[in-house]
Amino acid sequence: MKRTPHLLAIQSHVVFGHAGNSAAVFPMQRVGVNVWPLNTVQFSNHTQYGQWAGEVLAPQQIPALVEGIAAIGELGNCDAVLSGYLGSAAQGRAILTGVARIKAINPKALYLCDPVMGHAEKGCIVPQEVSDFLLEEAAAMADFLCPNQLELDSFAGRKPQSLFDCLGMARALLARGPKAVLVKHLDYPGKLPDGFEMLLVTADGSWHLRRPLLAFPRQPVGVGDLTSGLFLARVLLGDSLLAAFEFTAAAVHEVLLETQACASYELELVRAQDRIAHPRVRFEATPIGL
Ligand SMILES: Nc1ncnc2c1ncn2[C@@H]1O[C@H](COP(=O)(O)OP(=O)(O)O)[C@@H](O)[C@H]1O
Ligand SMILES: Cc1ncc(COP(=O)(O)O)c(C=O)c1O
Ligand SMILES: [Mg+2]
Repeated sequence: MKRTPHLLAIQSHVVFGHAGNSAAVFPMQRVGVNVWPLNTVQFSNHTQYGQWAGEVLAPQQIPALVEGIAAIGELGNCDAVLSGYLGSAAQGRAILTGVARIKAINPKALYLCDPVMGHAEKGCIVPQEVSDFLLEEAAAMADFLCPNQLELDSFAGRKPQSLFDCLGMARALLARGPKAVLVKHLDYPGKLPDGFEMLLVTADGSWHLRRPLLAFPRQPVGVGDLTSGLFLARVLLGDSLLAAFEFTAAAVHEVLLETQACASYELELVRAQDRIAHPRVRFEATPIGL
């Protein structure tokens, strides 16, 4: 019997609704991965509501919890680490310590870093020290890096002029260490207005994918976290990077279709669970070169 992969997911938790682990854990479980959620914050709700209650986890708790798992002899079963929103650079460094600890026991373990920097227009911006940490320290240790366009711009220090420019910017990130860069959301001059586009860049090739852009009165939150989580889950389940990319696009689109049909602001993950596991839509990524 094939072993079920185990994944340590270090990101935020919201009590109500879906962002961070609250957007990614259930879908990753639903596709067949054992998830170990380590919540960097516990907030009542995501920050786009403009108000929330809750607390940030003390950075020293991250290595302490990882050591707790080591102490019961289970850390070597960890096949991958996913990190998302960071409250501080100290929290980020604590995650890297945990990743190093896991890789020392299981050298095959993978690390996916979602370099969450927020959106100025969404009112969510991370401190400069977190951006610097993501670029200078986390990127070097990550096997997979999943920026959106704003995060890619921040890494490159400029905005792109074309799709090929985005490709070049993502390729430049590969040189910092990751095996693959998944750009979860492209935006560049000349992009068709009715599409939502993503890019996968690996040492073996690069692929571009377009899916329909759906209309929402308020943009749902947690889509990026869902995207990174499903991509890593499918890689752990044995998909090629390209197959995991295409699956992720389809499953996320299914969630958005269900969310739109319900006129819901929060992602309809429970209602969409069968569509996540078995997407009915399929999007084919096309190779793209410089
Ligand atoms: N097919 C789609 N149609 C409309 N909006 C989408 C679609 N896919 C993603 N979005 C929205 O686009 C925005 C950008 O997503 P992205 O940059 O990938 O992640 P993040 O959720 O980290 O902001 C999000 O607000 C998301 O809700
Ligand atoms: C607590 C929390 N975690 C994570 C996120 C990131 O969500 P997204 O995937 O939309 O970037 C947000 C966005 O507001 C948030 O409030
Ligand atoms: Mg995001």
